[in-house]
Amino acid sequence: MMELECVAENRCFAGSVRRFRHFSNACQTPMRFAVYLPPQAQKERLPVLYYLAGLTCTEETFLIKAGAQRWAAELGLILVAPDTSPREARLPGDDAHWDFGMGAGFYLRAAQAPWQQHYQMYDYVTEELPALLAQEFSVDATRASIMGHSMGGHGALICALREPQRYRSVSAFAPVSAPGQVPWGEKAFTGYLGEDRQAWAEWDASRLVLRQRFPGEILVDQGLADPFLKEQLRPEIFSAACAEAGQPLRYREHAGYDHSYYFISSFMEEHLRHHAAALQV
Ligand SMILES: N[C@@H](CCC(=O)N[C@@H](CSC=O)C(=O)NCC(=O)O)C(=O)O
Repeated sequence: MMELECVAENRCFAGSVRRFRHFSNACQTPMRFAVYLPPQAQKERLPVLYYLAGLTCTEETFLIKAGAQRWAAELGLILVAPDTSPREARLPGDDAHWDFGMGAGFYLRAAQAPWQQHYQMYDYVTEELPALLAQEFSVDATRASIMGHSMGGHGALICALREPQRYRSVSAFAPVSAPGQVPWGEKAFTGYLGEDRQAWAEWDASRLVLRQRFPGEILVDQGLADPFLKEQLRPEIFSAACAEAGQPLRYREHAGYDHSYYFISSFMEEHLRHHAAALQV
């Protein structure tokens, strides 16, 4: 078995951004993730905030582009960003599409061949990575929250709705929150899960919330100049499902903002403060 290999380290706001490679038992291939350790991590165990990135991103995208480290250093939060799919174990056609396969793992448990061999991102993110962090870093494993963007917003919502006991809070930027009813999600779910749409409900935030609420307010920010808004994101479906379920949702729309990290970085401080309040830091 491969040890945790540090492949890069950069000082940042008096803490450090580190990138790691390790063998994943869940995905049965080496995986990568990035961590931001604020300066307080040298002295005490800190809560952890997971960030799940979107289509085409790597473990590095969030820490380069979102500007979260400044607030994490102030608030004493460890940030963790996993890669968006397996990459080293190659599967036929895995790089043929930017919205399916490599860089597009959709944070679920693939059930269809050949993807089920390695695309077990849900177990990787919710179980294997937290256990590894608790073992290797000064993490308070009892205090975790989760956030994400687009495909990663979908990931954050399904992790929190499926296993609310694992997370104190959840937030998303422009999430794919009704994947069973939009082209990105239909393509990914057909490929990873198969044609049976009943099985898709397990991985669709707009259907999960009707079965189990998250015990806290979900924060969602959406730019109104987002080119994916009407076809791929369709936040009105998730908002309606939350209303039907009685799920507290703080859904905010922002005129002029698009789908990019310029949008994400503009509201990152508010998301980190939302999580810090739940994590009591
Ligand atoms: N095909 C394009 C667009 C890919 C893109 O917009 N990816 C978003 C996430 S979309 C939903 O999950 C993203 O976060 N991109 C990274 C970035 O730095 O903006 C392409 O390949 O660029």
